[in-house]
Amino acid sequence: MEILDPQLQAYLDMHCDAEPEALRKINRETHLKQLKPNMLSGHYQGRMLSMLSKLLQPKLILEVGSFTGYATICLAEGLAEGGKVLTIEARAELEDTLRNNFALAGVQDRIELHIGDAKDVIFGLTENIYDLSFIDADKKSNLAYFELIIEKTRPGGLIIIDNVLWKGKVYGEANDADTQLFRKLNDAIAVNTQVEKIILPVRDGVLVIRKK
Ligand SMILES: C[S@@+](CC[C@H](N)C(=O)[O-])C[C@H]1O[C@@H](n2cnc3c(N)ncnc32)[C@H](O)[C@@H]1O
Repeated sequence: MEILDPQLQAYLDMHCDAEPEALRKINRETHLKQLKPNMLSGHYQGRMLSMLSKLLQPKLILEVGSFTGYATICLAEGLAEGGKVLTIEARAELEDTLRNNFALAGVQDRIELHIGDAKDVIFGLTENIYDLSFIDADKKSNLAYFELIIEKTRPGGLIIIDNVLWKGKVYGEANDADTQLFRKLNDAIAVNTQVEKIILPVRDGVLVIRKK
């Protein structure tokens, strides 16, 4: 999942803020109990999400793909007074874990969990002018999620999309279907004049998009 040299990553991990205690527990429990635990954002990417959220001080955050709530909690750290995170997860069996994890981090009152398919949920949301969104669910739908969400993002708001370097395959020789999808996404965003954009080589590649 990580494209950076492990020694560099270890150095970066040691020189950012420590992982908060509740997130450390969630990280460990996720690795003990869940299949594909590496789907969670983790320490370094989590601190980056927290930092971006704190810089923006959003009132309304949307997350597509909650998993065990790690990134949800990181994003909630930067919420403005009275703000909240709407997070969407397709797998109903994760609901108890998510609610327990939000309570463990003390953010349960600032998070609204929606269980269901993200596209259906997004269409049904009544509060829908987002300051910050994090797209991190079924990768084939990234462009569709971006197109849905950009319409509901305020000028100056951010959309962050995870895994866009796809283990480095997007700039290599690989030509499988998933790699092609990520190339199509990155190419479409690169020429989109509605937004400013930058890919950060954090973990598996994070695309930060700002609506003009
Ligand atoms: C990579 S994980 C999310 C990790 C989390 N954002 C974090 O950083 O800690 C992706 C999650 O998206 C969920 N998911 C996949 N397809 C979805 C869909 N169509 N609607 C909602 N959630 C979906 C998966 O069940 C999985 O839990």
